[in-house]
Amino acid sequence: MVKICCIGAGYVGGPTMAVIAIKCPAIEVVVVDISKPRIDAWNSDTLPIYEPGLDDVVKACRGKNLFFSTDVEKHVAEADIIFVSVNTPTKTRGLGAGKAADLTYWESAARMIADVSKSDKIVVEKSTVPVKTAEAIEKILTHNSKGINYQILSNPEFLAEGTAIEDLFKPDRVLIGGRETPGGQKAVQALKEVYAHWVPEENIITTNLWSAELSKLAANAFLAQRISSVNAMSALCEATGANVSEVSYAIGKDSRIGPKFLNASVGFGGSCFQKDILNLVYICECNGLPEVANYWKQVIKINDYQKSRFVNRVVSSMFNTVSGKKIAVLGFAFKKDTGDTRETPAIDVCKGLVGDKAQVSIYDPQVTEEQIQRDLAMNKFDWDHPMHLQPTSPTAVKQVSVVWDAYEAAKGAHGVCILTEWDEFKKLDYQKIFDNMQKPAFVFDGRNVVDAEKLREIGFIVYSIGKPLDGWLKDMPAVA
Ligand SMILES: NC(=O)c1ccc[n+]([C@@H]2O[C@H](COP(=O)([O-])OP(=O)(O)OC[C@H]3O[C@@H](n4cnc5c(N)ncnc54)[C@H](O)[C@@H]3O)[C@@H](O)[C@H]2O)c1
Ligand SMILES: O=c1ccn([C@@H]2O[C@H](COP(=O)(O)OP(=O)(O)O[C@H]3O[C@H](CO)[C@@H](O)[C@H](O)[C@H]3O)[C@@H](O)[C@H]2O)c(=O)[nH]1
Repeated sequence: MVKICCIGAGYVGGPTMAVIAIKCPAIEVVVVDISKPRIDAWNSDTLPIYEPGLDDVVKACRGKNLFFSTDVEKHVAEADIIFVSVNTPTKTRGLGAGKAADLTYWESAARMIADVSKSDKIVVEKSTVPVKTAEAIEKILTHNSKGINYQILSNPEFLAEGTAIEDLFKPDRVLIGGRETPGGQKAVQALKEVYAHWVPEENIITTNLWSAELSKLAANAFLAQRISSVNAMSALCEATGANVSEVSYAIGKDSRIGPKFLNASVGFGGSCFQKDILNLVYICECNGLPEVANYWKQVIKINDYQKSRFVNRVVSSMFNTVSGKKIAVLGFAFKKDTGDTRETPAIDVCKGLVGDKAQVSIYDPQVTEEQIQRDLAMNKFDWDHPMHLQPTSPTAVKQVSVVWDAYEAAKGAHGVCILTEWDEFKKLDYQKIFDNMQKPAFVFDGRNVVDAEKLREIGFIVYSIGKPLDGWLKDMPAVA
């Protein structure tokens, strides 16, 4: 029986391994992690992450050919194929701080593999890493090899949160990069055989190691760039009276452009886009390519601009101050159908509102008060370290309260900001919300989920990203 061990039981390690286990009943899959609470949660009825369809997959194979364990060394020693899916945060100190990937967790995983291995191993990079990481890992492993043969493969993950199970069941492509040596190609073939249990052969792409590593960063950079492009257009739409949804639809009909990833928003969030672009920028700089680095940096600048532009709209619409005013925030997760808040635009928007002395009342169907308070208190990039290394009880931000109901959040509020596109926000009783708010009552829709015309009929002043502005908003300065 082929044995797979995955180091790192996070958003990627957990779901990817669960899907391998369900699709390959003859393979034993063990997911290991240094975090005991995380492993305990994977072994319980309440999984550590919320992902539609994940519970069913885990329940179907856990205890049969899928296991979660903290006994990292034992399972690594026994495995034929080791996936490494540990954190690769942005460095906050030293060389490359604020941009470069911190490979501490990766390196310690590689050294541990070298320490405990007694048989040949295929080591698979599942984490997103800088180009040429495989070379560094190879060096660590071969310098400590004790005669063991290691083959390093790059197999980046393209799943998106909220649709992880769907994406893993039917991936657009699986990418495997390996050395162009007989040993390297044999390892590529072995991993290909795992995926071939359910992925059509034409969807499994094989490349050299560096192309696979770079393709992951490139894919995220291209996707994020589309969002920054449409968000840049949204500012111009507001200034000219064009409607960004109509512009997106019109350009998306061009088959060369395509319709996906053209939704204007308050900004992109999530654990990957910003981190991976910063990483790409750093690699460009290290390779003496400042123009290329600046090109990609602009994607992040526009994203930051979009978030602060939103806050400015809120403040300037309300007579240039939100001091002491209650602002309801609906949605805190970085997108719908996930409880993940990593790099969510809601953090920057809430910090901006709090900075202007607003009283912020937040409701999100999947995010706890504890998580929100941690996010608002945490330093930039700290979220991307294993849980036990994060600050445990950050000081709560007093101006922020978290409630479990949208109506409660909006009660007595001057304004409502919609920051995540949860479906339930489309179906709220906005008449009831209006009746219980201060007047004039404002809705700032950062995701274009509400029917602005209906809300205007109720009496709201509505701001929708990239849409023609209400008379009220036209008279207010757009950007402070
Ligand atoms: N989240 C996504 O949607 C996504 C998608 C594609 C790629 N990625 C990349 O995959 C990697 C993992 O991301 P994630 O979202 O799953 O992160 P995560 O923080 O959810 O999980 C990482 C896990 O690794 C564990 N860990 C760290 N060092 C360890 C060690 N030495 N031994 C054992 N366990 C260790 C941590 O405790 C943590 O549980 C990152 O490189 C990320 O950029 C993430
Ligand atoms: O038209 C759009 C599409 C997305 N977003 C926002 O962009 C962010 C990222 O969304 P999405 O890409 O759907 O989620 P992620 O889970 O971050 O997935 C991205 O990052 C992963 C980690 O690398 C990759 O594996 C995926 O392929 C890539 O889509 C979210 O805040 C979305 O709200 C928009 O604002 N407008």
